[in-house]
Amino acid sequence: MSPSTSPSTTPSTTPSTPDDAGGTTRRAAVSVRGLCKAYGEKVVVDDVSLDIAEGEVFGILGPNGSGKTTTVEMIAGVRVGDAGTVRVLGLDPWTDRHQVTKVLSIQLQESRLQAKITVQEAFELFSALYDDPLPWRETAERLGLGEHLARRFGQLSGGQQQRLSIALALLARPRVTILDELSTGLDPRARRDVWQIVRDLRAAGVTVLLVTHSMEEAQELCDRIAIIDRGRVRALDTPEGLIRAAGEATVMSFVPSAPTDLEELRLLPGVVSVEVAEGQVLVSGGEDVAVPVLAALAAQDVLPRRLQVRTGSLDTAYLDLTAPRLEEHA
Ligand SMILES: Nc1ncnc2c1ncn2[C@@H]1O[C@H](COP(=O)(O)OP(=O)(O)OP(=O)(O)O)[C@@H](O)[C@H]1O
Repeated sequence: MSPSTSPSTTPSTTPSTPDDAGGTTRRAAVSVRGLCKAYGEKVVVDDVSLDIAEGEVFGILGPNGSGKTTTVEMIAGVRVGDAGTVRVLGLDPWTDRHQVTKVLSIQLQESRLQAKITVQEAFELFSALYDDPLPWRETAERLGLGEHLARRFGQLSGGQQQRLSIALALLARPRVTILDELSTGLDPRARRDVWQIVRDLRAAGVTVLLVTHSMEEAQELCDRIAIIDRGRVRALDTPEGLIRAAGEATVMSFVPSAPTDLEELRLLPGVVSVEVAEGQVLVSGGEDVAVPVLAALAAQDVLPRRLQVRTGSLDTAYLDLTAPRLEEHA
């Protein structure tokens, strides 16, 4: 496929991705096929394929050194792969780097700004690079940097440096943005603020590729998540799909007010297991398990005291998928 000459023209061969609503499909903003990268003998990205839909917030999760940053740097064209193809809105970032920078921005894990540059100078410098940048003062205020304009980059706290690098990535009004460890080093309020920025980007139709170590962040923000381990995609699904696949959707616990027919609970639709521990009944099952269990208890005239219902989290799915594999060590 020859690269398009304009960022707004996307070849008709651009792959599409399933739409959540089913039926129709959404065009892929980012399409990766068979991507590979090795440093010397060490393969760090190993046959990665992904399609990210326009307007999607797509998460990449994985342990340290699993190849996440290398993958997104190849998507941005900062690095060239050894094999495979990448298309960003139909453009090839390895050969069309200039056109790609007009539609894609990347906030890298480590900022590449010089320590002596002031915040205002950084905003002015980056604004001058783009044809139609966002008004930088507004962006600075929004990211809580308005009062630090005269400070040098090297004097900012880690969280402030992080916010500056996010702000600079957004100045270009990108259609696709890559945020690498978005909230690392941010305090809880600043983290909420940058999460809101991601939601605003999604609402504005921007495609967001989010590299993160935070399960909470991934679960909160992402439409779909790829879990990468040792350079390979181990799972790719919605957060709910990953949790379901890990078999831990919902756990109910309660202390029954009277003897309970546990066998009846075990036979209810969606119930996977019923256990008793220290006077507490633990029922695990699918995400809709709570309603039939409560109805059955009511029919047995049993009150579920100290009732707690926990929905499953991504942690289990992540740990299952990235656990050390004995056969690989062998
Ligand atoms: N320029 C380089 N030269 C040699 N090895 C490299 C280079 N860049 C990265 N690596 C190695 O490639 C592997 C993958 O690195 P990468 O930064 O992509 O991982 P990551 O999943 O983003 O990790 P983290 O979560 O720690 O940021 C690591 O083992 C890293 O040491």
